[in-house]
Amino acid sequence: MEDYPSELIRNFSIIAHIDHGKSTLADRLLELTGTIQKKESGTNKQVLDKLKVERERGITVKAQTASMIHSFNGQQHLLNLIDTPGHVDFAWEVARSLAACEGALLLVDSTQGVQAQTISVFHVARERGLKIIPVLNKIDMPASQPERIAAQMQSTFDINPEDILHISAKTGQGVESILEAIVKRIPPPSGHTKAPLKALLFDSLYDRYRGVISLINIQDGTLRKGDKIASCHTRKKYEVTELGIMHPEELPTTSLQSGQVGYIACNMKNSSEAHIGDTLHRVGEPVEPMEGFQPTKAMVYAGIFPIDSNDFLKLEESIKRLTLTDRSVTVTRESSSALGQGCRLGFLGTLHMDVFRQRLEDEYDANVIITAPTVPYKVIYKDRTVLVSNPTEFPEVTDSTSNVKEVQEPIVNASIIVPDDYLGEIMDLCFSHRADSLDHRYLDSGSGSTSSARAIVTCTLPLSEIVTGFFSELKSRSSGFASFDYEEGGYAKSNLAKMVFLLNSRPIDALALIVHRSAQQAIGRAWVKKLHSIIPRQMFEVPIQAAIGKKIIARETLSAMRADVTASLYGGDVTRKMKLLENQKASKRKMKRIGQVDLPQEAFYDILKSK
Ligand SMILES: Nc1nc2c(ncn2[C@@H]2O[C@H](COP(=O)(O)OP(=O)(O)OP(=O)(O)O)[C@@H](O)[C@H]2O)c(=O)[nH]1
Repeated sequence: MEDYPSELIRNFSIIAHIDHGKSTLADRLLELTGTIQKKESGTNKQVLDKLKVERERGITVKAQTASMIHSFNGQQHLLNLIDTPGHVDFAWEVARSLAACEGALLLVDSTQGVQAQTISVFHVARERGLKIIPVLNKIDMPASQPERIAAQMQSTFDINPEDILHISAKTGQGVESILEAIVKRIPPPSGHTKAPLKALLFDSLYDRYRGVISLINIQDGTLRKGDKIASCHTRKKYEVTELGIMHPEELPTTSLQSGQVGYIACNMKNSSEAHIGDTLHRVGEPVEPMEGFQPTKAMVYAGIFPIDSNDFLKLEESIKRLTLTDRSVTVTRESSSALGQGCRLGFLGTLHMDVFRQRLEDEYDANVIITAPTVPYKVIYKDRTVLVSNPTEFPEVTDSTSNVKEVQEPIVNASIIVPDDYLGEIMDLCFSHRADSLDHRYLDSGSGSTSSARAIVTCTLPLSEIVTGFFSELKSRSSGFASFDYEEGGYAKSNLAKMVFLLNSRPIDALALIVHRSAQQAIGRAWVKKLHSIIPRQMFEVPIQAAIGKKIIARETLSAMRADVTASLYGGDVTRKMKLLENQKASKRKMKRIGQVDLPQEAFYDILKSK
């Protein structure tokens, strides 16, 4: 790697709205530079998207990095692509990947134009002072409107249309020009090879055999195998046992030097030792640590329980193993009288939660029940403030004797980009989700008969309103044309209460919810109806109620039935009769008894799976 001084290195990222073609472009770049073999036609699987769930959903969850070698003007350049995920939940991963780059390709689908995330990633990149190369993709498609979208990029980002590259990541058309632009327009990293070692740890992976593998960007100095290094954050010391570049798989090298991006293995046993944003230095040569990163903040919490309570330890073990590769998930134990022993997990967002659940099911074959997601609420008492992320711990604020001063909920600043035709629908949707400071402006004026003008709607929304179903409602009410992005907007006072559901007058803890008082009737009624349709009938009449404090908000009654399992048998076959009774007894054991009501664990699964 000593052949590549800083002047010949370029570190860049591809930033784009979801589905605008980032992974496809990354594959083309790797092929063009000979880093990977061109794939036989027909295989659609992308090289950089490694997780199974990423392939199934076609999204990038975990950022991947690859180095490639490109010859330009007779000189070999080392181009380091730092891939970034493309979903709102993972904004933090985008920011941390960008910290290791000097430039970014801003990729925009020329059939769709600027979308909500195009704007947010653009701002992150600009704030970090990155050189931005604008690229219009999918120009092979008949619906492509490059001139119009170029004008949109000019008005939205102040980008000169002449600087925009026009490509098709699918056919490869124009992709060469990107390699040239990377070398010409993006500045090389500005480190010193001879200076004391200073490396930024920007990502980590977990390898079953070698332990933690850290992805680093060497800002200054040179790192070799066998070097003794230390973390500025933990002060722990390590010896580098292996290092190299991602090409795109790990390729060991003898050294890594300033400006380069690669991986190291250094007998870190536990992935919690690899702090993203940490600065590594040589033992005995301390350096000023680089500005760290925001630690991840869980914004959506849910309880996860095994369907069969005997599987708890297995489930916990699976969760632990998964969090080794995704440390943005927080885990604590929790127990519920209805669902038994489980774990309470904190996620960055709802997609993150879905991805985690799917990985758990795919990779660990776990059958799990997930409780309704909750956001972290602030409960302000006279003498202290408590963050509550589990509805069962939420105080009775309706009780006049309670010493709760106020309750606050997290809010987000949302932006939605939508064609003019759907503006009214989207405004309605926002209002029905308690939007505030609603405003809109136009991004462009449309192009006559073929397409309408596009507006950007901005507002604040309570986070709890967007964790369930908001995104799919947005998509269906705009026929898929609206795009959505948000950033944290702090906390605001809110009129909230805990809703509990009673079965035969006994509360079911796992179903407790925190609701806004304006929606309590509607939510209470809907849930009670749903419980009524799912809970199996019992030998006696069972009231199903929704309550806030002592007040019953909604009620349904489950009528009684007689479950005589032997009724269909006439006459004397005693063994058959005994067997049926035995079966009944055995299946009873798997039931949960709540207020004398028998509930199979599966019923909870049905209740909670569709919100
Ligand atoms: N016709 C055409 N299709 C393209 C082009 N580039 C990408 N696509 C298709 O667009 C879809 C999305 O592309 P991806 O590369 O998966 O998009 P992405 O931006 O990586 O998506 P995330 O990883 O989820 O952020 C895929 O079906 C691609 O085959 C292009 O230039 N032309």
